[in-house]
Amino acid sequence: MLAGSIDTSATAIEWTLSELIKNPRVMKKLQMELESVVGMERKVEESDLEKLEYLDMVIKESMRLHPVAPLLIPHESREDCMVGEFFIPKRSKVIVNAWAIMRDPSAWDDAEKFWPERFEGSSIDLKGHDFELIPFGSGRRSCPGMQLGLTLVRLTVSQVVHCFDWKLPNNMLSSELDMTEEFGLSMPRANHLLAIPSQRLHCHTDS
Ligand code: HEM
Repeated sequence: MLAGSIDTSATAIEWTLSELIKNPRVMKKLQMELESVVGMERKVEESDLEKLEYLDMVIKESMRLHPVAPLLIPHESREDCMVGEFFIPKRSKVIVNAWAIMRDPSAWDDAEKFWPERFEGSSIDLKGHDFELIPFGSGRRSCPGMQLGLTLVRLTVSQVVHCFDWKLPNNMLSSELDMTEEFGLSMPRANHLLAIPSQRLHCHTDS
């Protein structure tokens, strides 16, 4: 199992919030979706999530650029097989570089850019059917906690940006936010995100 299933969701949440703070246009657009679907008198609830299409695109795009498990989990081939032009003998340890696949310029236009709109009208989902987007792996040994993980990420991100506006400390510009990754079995931010909230919802946020 991947190091701490809650850590994986927390890391995905921190990356998504970092991308939103770094891209104020996307943050504003997501806040507008939340305003129109949920309103400003109550918090986002789990039952709202299926109506939040832009939120879904934002989280897909964040998981594409910042997979929590950049090399998935090592797999072993059960039989001899060919992958493209490569022969993989039986019982090889196979490591899939999902990070590189999800930034591959032959699969993605402007691959390095955080651009959730690339998923508009696209059928690419997170279930591992589309091999260019595999933050939860693919096939029989893909992540069994995907639904729980996705719900945690969707609900937390949407509540945090619906309830609060965010700015960086010391008048730092959003473009200056450091996005350095710590590359290993899991891929958290090298330095935790530090940001200052100000309340925007009309109701009490502790209700
Ligand atoms: C956003 C959150 C999460 C992400 C991005 C994530 C991602 C992944 C990835 C990439 C793998 C490896 C798949 C492969 O090698 O093909 C994996 C495996 C696994 N995950 Fe998750 N995960 C998340 C949350 C969770 C949660 C919440 C749980 C449990 C409640 C969980 C339980 C597991 C287990 C048990 C495996 C090993 C499956 C196996 O080897 O058959 N994950 N996860």
